[in-house]
Amino acid sequence: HVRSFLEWRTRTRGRPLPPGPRPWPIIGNLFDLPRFKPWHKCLAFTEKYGSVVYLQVLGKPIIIVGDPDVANELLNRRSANTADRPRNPVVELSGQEVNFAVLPYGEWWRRHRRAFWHHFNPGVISRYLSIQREGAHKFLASVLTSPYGMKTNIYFTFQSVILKIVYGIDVVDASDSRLAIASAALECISQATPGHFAVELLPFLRHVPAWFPGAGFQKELAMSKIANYRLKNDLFHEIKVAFDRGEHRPCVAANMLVRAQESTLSFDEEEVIKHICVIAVEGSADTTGHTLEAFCLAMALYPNVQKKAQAELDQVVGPDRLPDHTDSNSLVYINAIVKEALRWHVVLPQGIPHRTIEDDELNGYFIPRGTTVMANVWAFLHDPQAYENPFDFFPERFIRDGGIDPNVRDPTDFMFGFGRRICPGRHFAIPSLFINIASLLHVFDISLPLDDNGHPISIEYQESHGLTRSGHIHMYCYIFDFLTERTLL
Ligand code: HEM
Repeated sequence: HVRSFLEWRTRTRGRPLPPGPRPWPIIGNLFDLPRFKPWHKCLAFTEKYGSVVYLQVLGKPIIIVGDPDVANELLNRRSANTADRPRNPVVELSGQEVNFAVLPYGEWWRRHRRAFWHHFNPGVISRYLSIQREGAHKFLASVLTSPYGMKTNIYFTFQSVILKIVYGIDVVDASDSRLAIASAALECISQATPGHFAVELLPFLRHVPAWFPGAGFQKELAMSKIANYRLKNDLFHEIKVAFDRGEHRPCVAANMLVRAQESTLSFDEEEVIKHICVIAVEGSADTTGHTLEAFCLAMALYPNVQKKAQAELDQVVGPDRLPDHTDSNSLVYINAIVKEALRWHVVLPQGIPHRTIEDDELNGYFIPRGTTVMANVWAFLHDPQAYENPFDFFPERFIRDGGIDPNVRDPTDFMFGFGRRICPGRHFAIPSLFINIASLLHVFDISLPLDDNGHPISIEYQESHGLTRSGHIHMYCYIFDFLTERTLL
């Protein structure tokens, strides 16, 4: 004890830890962070203690960053020291090591990141725009034939587009077994999100057999492992067999195989290729899907926004064709809607946690190595100082003199994360949202559902219904019952 006290004194050099709620012995602040919408509680902590709040859970340090400038300093400028991820036994137990978003900072992560960036940097995204556009057209057709299955339509669209880009797979309809493989893995991600299992706090629980009372989580994690394994191997196997037959499907996996063949394909190289494909599927479908769901809800709640967007589409695109990515510069209001949808419903309200590598100092406070860093992105994007009436859906806030106003806080500067770990799929996500939003509004009206007497049923936006672990929307299907075909001019 004396030794660790002296070591601590040497490391801190008298600098205090940041302020925060008083911890309990042993468990620390375990019960200070609720499972349901923790970002609200984090905002309350920021208001009470300041822009950096310190907590510890079972001896593990955590800081909550409640100010965009501090997030910028710590997570962008000092990214070399904050690009690690917290360790978590659930990652291995649920087979999520296939997803490089959870890998620790280091050479293995860097190899994945480099390979991924090669296929998703802004210079190459134009290759995928025609697939995104075709996907949007199929989306419209699916909405027309089954407006009652809107949620299914949305996820079918995003998943089939990414499966085409990554594996060259043409998904014909929702019964395609390859789609089921991707969906199962995505479902498991939301079920097995780290942060909700007792085994994370009490690692010995991993040795308790699944049949033991209270150890049902073992089964849940094992199912996730199988789903991730199938996504990683089954879809890759299909493309690899085709590739070995000399059939070259233009897709990310085949391009990577061609590049790897210039040398011979080692086990590690094959693993990286498989993982890049997995993360593209896992990282893209739900994030963009949830944003599109939120957008649809906003259109039902804010009919004037919808009308204004449609007027812009009528003027720029006209009645004889569908919108294209090349219309983007002229569709300022649609671009503002994309930004507002991302801001209004923040898909990852606290991003993905980072972790510090070395001891550091921030605003005079000591930040120990191994500290988990969580930025309250939701609070940055609902700050009334930056956005008047932040809970309203109001795309006009981003527009000035007929263009996007550079002086308004841009949600995309925060909601894709920070520094070396910033979302490398962001250049793909924005055009994907743009084309689907513009196409849907050009062709359909979205309105509130009607009751049996034909009166609109009033619905309120609630950012989460307490049913998912990461704050996503999983409701609203019923509001989509009332998509109607739009009569173009
Ligand atoms: C609206 C859409 C999206 C949102 C809001 C989003 C958000 C995020 C966030 C917050 C992170 C964590 C960044 C950090 O640690 O600071 C992340 C990581 C990541 N995202 Fe996205 N993302 C979106 C779409 C996509 C798409 C379309 C792809 C793939 C095509 C993708 C691939 C990834 C990958 C590979 C990582 C891991 C990066 C790393 O750990 O190095 N994302 N995303």
